[in-house]
Amino acid sequence: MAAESETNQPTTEARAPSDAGRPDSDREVIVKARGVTVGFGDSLVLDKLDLDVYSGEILGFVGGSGTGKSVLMRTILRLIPKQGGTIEVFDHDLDQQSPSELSELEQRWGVLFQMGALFSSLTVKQNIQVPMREHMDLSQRLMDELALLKLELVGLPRQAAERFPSELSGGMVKRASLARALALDPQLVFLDEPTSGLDPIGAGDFDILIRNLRDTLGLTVYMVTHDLDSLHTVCDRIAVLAEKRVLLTGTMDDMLKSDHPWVRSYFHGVRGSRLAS
Ligand SMILES: Nc1ncnc2c1ncn2[C@@H]1O[C@H](COP(=O)(O)OP(=O)(O)OP(=O)(O)O)[C@@H](O)[C@H]1O
Repeated sequence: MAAESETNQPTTEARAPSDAGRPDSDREVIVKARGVTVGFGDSLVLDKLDLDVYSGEILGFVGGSGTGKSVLMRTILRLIPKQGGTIEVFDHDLDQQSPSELSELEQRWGVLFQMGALFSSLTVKQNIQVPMREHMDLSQRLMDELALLKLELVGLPRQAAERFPSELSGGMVKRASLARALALDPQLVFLDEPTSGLDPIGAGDFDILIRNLRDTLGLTVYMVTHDLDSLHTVCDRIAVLAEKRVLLTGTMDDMLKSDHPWVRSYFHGVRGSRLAS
């Protein structure tokens, strides 16, 4: 396995999105879920869930294990059917789009799945080029140049381009997956537990990378995470999934003030206690 230190990402100070201080009602909503209901067989996982994701923010999505965080993300991505409700992305109701309109919308978002989900038989460069081949008609030379640009963006060296996923460290796999998620210059990225499996230094570096990309590219980031450090250092807002819906949204301060038992035990538990101090 290669070492995480093979990455070469720059670091900058956090910068809040330009409209972070504005009242929520004035902010541009990029993802709008209303009354979303999803279940499997007889059991409902999400019941009339509402959620807004604002332009330019990093939203951290938390909840107990098995509460439906991944199910919601997959439902927004149309990988799981819903039984009720509406989901609008970029002001478009996803249920009302033709296949070609959906394809156009899909090009405006990128996804980093929990385990990276790179194709093991393809090199990193070829993995990054998968969405380009699917949605664009570019010469191989241009795709090669673009792939190297994406690698640079996520702090991977050029040599990583020709490697297979099995030849990368865990942190490099995450970065390569992020490079693929950024292949089509999306405005919105979905990250499913991006720092899981990374050591604290690698996780901290990845958090900084996400924040830098948001700042430089103006991305909107929807991040499912269990990582309290990520929530504390990079997320502008946190949404808590409990009781089959979004129970609470707000800043870390709002979380620390909440009286809800799960929120209290999560943010004031042994791991969270230092956040409150
Ligand atoms: N395709 C599926 N078929 C049946 N049940 C499913 C399916 N996908 C998810 N579930 C169930 O939905 C519930 C929520 O799962 P989900 O993976 O969204 O949880 P999560 O909040 O992301 O958990 P974790 O934090 O552990 O990753 C679980 O009970 C899971 O077993």
